[in-house]
Amino acid sequence: MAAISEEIGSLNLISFANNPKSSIIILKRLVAKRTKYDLDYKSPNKSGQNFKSGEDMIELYKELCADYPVVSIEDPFDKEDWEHVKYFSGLGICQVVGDDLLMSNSKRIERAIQESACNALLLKGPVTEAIEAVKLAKDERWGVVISHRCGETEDSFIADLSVGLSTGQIKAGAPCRGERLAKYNQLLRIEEELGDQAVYAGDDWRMS
Ligand SMILES: C=C(OP(=O)(O)O)C(=O)O
Repeated sequence: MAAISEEIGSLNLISFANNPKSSIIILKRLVAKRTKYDLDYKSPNKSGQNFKSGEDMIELYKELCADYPVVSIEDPFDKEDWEHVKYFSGLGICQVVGDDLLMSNSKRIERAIQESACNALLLKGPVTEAIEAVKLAKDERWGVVISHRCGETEDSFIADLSVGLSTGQIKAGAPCRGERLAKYNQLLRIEEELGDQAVYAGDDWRMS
């Protein structure tokens, strides 16, 4: 990502928001009942040397955030690994988004609030529950990222919902397929309709 940003001359303009789930497999309670994270799971000849502990993952995320403009990480740990997500979130290095951790579920959100386990909600699920979840998150001054789902269609409703609920952040994937572009195009249409009332969040992207 950094190489591409540099190539198009926009390294200083782009920040990264990562979802490590696609590159890490979580091996639950494999060794001494501790969760392990396999960074090598795509390799056919893996030796097991790249099984990382939660502490190793914290160091890795710290390095990545120091070396690259990473501003947000989603589910940096297994959804039941509260210990490490709490510790990492407490470092205040970047936005820590809860997806599997929270499941847009009010009980899990309340636990995460009490334990300061993350500072942003990935919003999915039925609209009524989503509205409740956004209220809970915003009361805590958390960021809110509205998200697409697996098997998305060209329905662009989440673009309208993100503006309506003022989530400030949307995750609709890289703009490479119709069902993804549909959301970004709808945001552009909304901006056009709002005219002067549309505000570019800029550096306030988390809290706008
Ligand atoms: C596609 C996603 O979610 P889900 O698998 O819950 O639909 C996602 O979080 O990017």
